[in-house]
Amino acid sequence: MVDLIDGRALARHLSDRTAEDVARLRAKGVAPALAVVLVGNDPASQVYVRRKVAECAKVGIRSCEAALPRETSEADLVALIEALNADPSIHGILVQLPLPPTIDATRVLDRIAPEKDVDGFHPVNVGRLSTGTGGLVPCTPLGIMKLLDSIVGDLRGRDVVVIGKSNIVGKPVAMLLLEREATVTVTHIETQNLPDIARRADIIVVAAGSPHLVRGFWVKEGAVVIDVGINRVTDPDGRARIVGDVATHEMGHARAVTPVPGGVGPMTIACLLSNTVAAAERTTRG
Ligand SMILES: Nc1nc(=O)c2c([nH]1)NC[C@@H]1CN(c3ccc(C(=O)N[C@@H](CCC(=O)O)C(=O)O)cc3)C=[N+]21
Ligand SMILES: [Mg+2]
Repeated sequence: MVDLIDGRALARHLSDRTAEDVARLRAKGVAPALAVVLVGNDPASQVYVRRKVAECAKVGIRSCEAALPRETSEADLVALIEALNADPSIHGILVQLPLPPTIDATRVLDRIAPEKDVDGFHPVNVGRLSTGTGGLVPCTPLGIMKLLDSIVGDLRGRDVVVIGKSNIVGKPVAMLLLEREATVTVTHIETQNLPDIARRADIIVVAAGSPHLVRGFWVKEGAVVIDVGINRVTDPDGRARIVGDVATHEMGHARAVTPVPGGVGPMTIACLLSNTVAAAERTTRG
């Protein structure tokens, strides 16, 4: 039978270790702190930001939330980021995405000090990831690797198919998998014969944003399926719920599948906390 991976339990385990790291830093006089910047009032973003702030509190990370109106200018947002960059009591900066269309997200993210970029989106960190030379690693890909560590272990020579080529998930997770000497195929919207490609995989990582895209017949017997999708759907009875990118009920022949919710999502937040501590630790080493 397929193993449904408990991402919440693994995230709790990781956060317990983060809480210990926080306590150790605090004893040395460093109180790890994360600044979360939210522009506008997108309800989903508000929920995520609230969850991030709440999880910070649980492990003893100080967080400050800046909620800015949707009309905020790019210049004002950049000015806030520069102030947070210059504030030695702040170790991590996260600008919640998506930003309003009037603001150029790339230009904004490029202004975050790389050593405070706990999302790992700054070009310096992207470059470090692509050369395997350290830096802060994006939270969702990092969480996926920790899930794979617990399910699979050694990834050398494993055939991994990554579905989706986003800068937030697909590309960075492909880089991390390559560092571990997996054989990586990245597919995208123009990929031909995707079911045939997916069927070769020992591990499928899907971040496509398409409800139930990955069907049972796409998945080899005994494969591991990591579902990164967060899709809001409405049932015939009018009830809203979230589903992933995997037809989980068709995965009886897989070895393991991550559920949505309760899989990758909680790991993403746990990795945000551990990245914040890593950023704070770096300041103690000069
Ligand atoms: N600068 C930035 N960094 C991000 O990392 C970032 C972002 N912007 N914008 C939005 C996406 C999305 N994201 C999620 C984080 C946690 C869950 C999560 O905790 N999900 C839970 C609950 C899902 C639910 O009920 O909505 C679960 O899967 O179990 C989901 C999605 C981070 N993102
Ligand atoms: Mg999830």
